[in-house]
Amino acid sequence: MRTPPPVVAADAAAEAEPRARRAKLRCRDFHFYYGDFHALKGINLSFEEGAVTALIGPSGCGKSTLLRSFNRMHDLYPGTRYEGEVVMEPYGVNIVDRRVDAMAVRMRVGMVFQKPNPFPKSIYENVAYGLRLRGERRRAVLDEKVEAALRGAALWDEVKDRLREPGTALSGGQQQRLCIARAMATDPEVILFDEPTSALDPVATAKIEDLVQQLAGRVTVVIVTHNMQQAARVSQYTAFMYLGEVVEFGETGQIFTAPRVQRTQDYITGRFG
Ligand SMILES: Nc1ncnc2c1ncn2[C@@H]1O[C@H](COP(=O)(O)OP(=O)(O)OP(=O)(O)O)[C@@H](O)[C@H]1O
Repeated sequence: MRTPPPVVAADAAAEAEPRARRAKLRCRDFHFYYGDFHALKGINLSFEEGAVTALIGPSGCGKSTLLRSFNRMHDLYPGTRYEGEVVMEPYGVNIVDRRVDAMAVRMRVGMVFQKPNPFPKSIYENVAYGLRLRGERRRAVLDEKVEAALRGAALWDEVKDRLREPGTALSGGQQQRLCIARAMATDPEVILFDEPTSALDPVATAKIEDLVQQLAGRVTVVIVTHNMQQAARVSQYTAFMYLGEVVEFGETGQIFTAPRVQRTQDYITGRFG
């Protein structure tokens, strides 16, 4: 058990402990509906800034639905409805309020999908894409940012001499790292990973897991995974979901070694799922 923090004025606490836990996203009584289907039921959960949080749980429990709410992806499908709040700090803005521009949310919240999905463009243009969307035209700036993003995704050395080749010519693992570079090029504050390694072999998976860990501190990461070992390896916090609710949330070590709720215990020990 963590010792409770001393009672001090908020400013003094922030000064004394600059890396103190700060929430980047806070779900407050958050609900989501696909038409009449109530997929998320009163989620209350905070995601710590700069940390990696894993969402685990059996198929159909709502992990992807929650993740996709954070970049307003459901807006693209008719009949979907958000209720309650997902507040992004430090702005204090409820990003699931339809009056908030979804494109502005997506500029701050990047996403990497299960299957690598490079655009049918060159390696360079895949990474430059978001920068160009933002109106960046200066060649030197684009070159610099593309290189930095590819270096950050541990891909630069493998592609620096073939930047004009199509992104789709890369191996599956390289394509996924390209998608990470593309997501990171615009300096998002949050990055969402939806089962990013389920289509990859073990070597490519290890590289992606390394990258996810390296991103911690620079961005806030939320990762959906079916692989409990993966959640244990890469995340600091884990939320266990079941039937559209968060059953248990805590530090990853605690969730996997000393879960407080029987259903979490049953899931992580493989009794169902
Ligand atoms: N487009 C949709 N329309 C209607 N219901 C949907 C839609 N997408 C998902 N659902 C339902 O919402 C619930 C949550 O699905 P979701 O994909 O979020 O679960 P999940 O935990 O990510 O599952 P998995 O691990 O299999 O990806 C499920 O019951 C699913 O059938």
